[in-house]
Amino acid sequence: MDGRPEGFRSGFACFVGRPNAGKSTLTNALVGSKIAITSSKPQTTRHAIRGIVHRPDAQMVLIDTPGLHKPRTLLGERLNDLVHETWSEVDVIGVCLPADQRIGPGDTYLVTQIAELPNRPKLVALATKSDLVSGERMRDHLVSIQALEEKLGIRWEHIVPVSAVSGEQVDDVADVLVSLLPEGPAYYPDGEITDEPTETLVAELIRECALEGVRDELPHSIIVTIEEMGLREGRPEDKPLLDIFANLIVERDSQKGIMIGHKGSHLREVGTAAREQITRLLGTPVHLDLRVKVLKEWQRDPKYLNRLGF
Ligand SMILES: Nc1nc2c(ncn2[C@@H]2O[C@H](COP(=O)(O)OP(=O)(O)OP(=O)(O)O)[C@@H](O)[C@H]2O)c(=O)[nH]1
Repeated sequence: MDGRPEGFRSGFACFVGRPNAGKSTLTNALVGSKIAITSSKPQTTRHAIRGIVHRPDAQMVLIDTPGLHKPRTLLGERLNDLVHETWSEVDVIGVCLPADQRIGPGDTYLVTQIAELPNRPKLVALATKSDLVSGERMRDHLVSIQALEEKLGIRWEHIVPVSAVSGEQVDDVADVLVSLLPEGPAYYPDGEITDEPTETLVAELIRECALEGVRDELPHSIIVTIEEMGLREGRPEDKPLLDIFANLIVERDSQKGIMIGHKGSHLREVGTAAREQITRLLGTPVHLDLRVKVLKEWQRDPKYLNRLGF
């Protein structure tokens, strides 16, 4: 019907792992474009951002899930529900276990949670950041990963060392994941990299920039909303300008102070960095109007969570 070759595979995959395990970087390496947002700060991935791997023999949709944490607030609980939901919907989960870190309680907690899913997807262990360790350390790491099977009552379909930074074995990861997808038609047209609305990507980029260089307690307390976004009218066709009005929402006045910085210095830096990145992502010059707002205790308030889409 659609001319796809015999045995074409299609399906959904996601990566899980502790914060900073390299999930977003690997997604980008596989998809070949900066769609999922990476940051040196943990826990920046809030929305299920998809990248699509197009191959002659398969189409694989990658879903980026937020990190799983001990739920302390309503937002935390909602995020965890979202994670479980996503896990149950994919065909295969790549569990990222960074080779430069020992396997710890955080990793085993995560895998145990997956093991308890009623509809458990196939599992692949990925020993990420292979460029950072010696061969000897990698061997030990692979042995520890193997040992999780018995310890946690799971089964790895494959265990693959990979470096998203050097590119080593990225293709093998794609091969292995694709081999575990069911046969089926392509769900998305060729060339489509993400179906995430542009506004969400823009909000994620701004959020990433806002978190750069601020303190550790802030990540959970910042939300970015896009109030308005559109091409400015009356511009010459070869000189478009995209107007973006966005709010940085924090929980407390003290956090607003941190966000704005001394005489507005931090907010200015955030604005400049975000503008450059959005321009690069969308290929259009951007005018960015950023405001910091305080929404007290929004993390605990269902009304705001609904409004913000959680
Ligand atoms: N050397 C090296 N660094 C890597 C590799 N993959 C990721 N990193 C770095 O590790 C850090 C975290 O990578 P991310 O891809 O953002 O990790 P993540 O798992 O998506 O993190 P969260 O969104 O916090 O859950 C970044 O500074 C990356 O540059 C790799 O293969 N090699």
